[in-house]
Amino acid sequence: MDETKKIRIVVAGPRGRMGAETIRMIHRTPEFSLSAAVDDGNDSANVGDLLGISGLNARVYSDIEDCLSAEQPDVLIDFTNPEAGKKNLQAAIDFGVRPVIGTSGFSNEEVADYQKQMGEKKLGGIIAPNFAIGAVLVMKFSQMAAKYFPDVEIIEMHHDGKKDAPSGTAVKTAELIEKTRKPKKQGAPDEKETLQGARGADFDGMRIHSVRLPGLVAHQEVLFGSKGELLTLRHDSMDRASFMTGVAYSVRTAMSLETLVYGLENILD
Ligand SMILES: NC(=O)c1ccc[n+]([C@@H]2O[C@H](COP(=O)([O-])OP(=O)(O)OC[C@H]3O[C@@H](n4cnc5c(N)ncnc54)[C@H](O)[C@@H]3O)[C@@H](O)[C@H]2O)c1
Ligand SMILES: O=C(O)C1=N[C@H](C(=O)O)CCC1
Repeated sequence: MDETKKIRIVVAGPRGRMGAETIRMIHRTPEFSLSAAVDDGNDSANVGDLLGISGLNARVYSDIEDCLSAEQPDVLIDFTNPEAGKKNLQAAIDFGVRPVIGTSGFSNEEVADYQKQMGEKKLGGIIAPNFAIGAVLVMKFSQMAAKYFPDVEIIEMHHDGKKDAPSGTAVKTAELIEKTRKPKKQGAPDEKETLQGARGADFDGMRIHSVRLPGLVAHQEVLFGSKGELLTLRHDSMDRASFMTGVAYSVRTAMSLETLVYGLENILD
């Protein structure tokens, strides 16, 4: 493909589980080109050498502003941590680069602030707590089910390297459920925890439980209980490849957006 027509992408967090998977996806996608990567070290290294990908030549920068000003990419993909992700997203806005953010841990207030800034600049981008299509469908089905089943508990299960809890996916699922569920404080009115945390986190009266275990990747169950019946919606990401369709779709879509979208469900047909 003509190099000048490719979408030029910078990836922040190249040595991480998601960053490395994303770079491999970019490398095998003809319409994408990796301009550079931003790491918290390894300045001036070659990304291909860092990840053991032969034929991949792109520079590593340790400073996001240096990177965006020198490379002027179309898109910044971020899979780092909340602190670095916020810094990188702000730099992308300042340099007019479309952000595609997978990093979890952004508050609704922060998202609203970025949406305001990007709306003013007519800059497109996406923040998605989960790029797996199946996970997004579980969120949408949960929103539908909550209209009829106001008693809900969410169990999210992730690998034990995950730093944030609850997961961004669980929070987004609860936010979507909140739109259709009649407000309700669940469980017995006089229930008591004899071990703190036993009932999980409280989100608008529904409970979120976080499991962290080696062997897991990313999994979520949404349980709806009613008289004599239980509805369970479950999604499993067994491999980080599960996120790549959504990441690639977000990159392509960001090119024609003029605002920041929060959640993949808002751009899926
Ligand atoms: N949206 C999704 O579908 C999705 C899927 C998986 C993970 N995530 C989220 O993505 C984030 C990363 O997950 P992971 O499993 O890849 O984590 P990870 O710990 O494997 O990788 C994070 C990487 O970021 C790097 N880093 C830290 N500070 C940096 C900085 N200032 N600049 C550049 N790089 C920096 C670290 O060195 C590390 O290599 C987490 O917030 C996670 O919740 C989202
Ligand atoms: O591995 C992680 O970390 C994941 N985090 C996302 C979240 O916080 O929802 C979802 C996918 C995997």
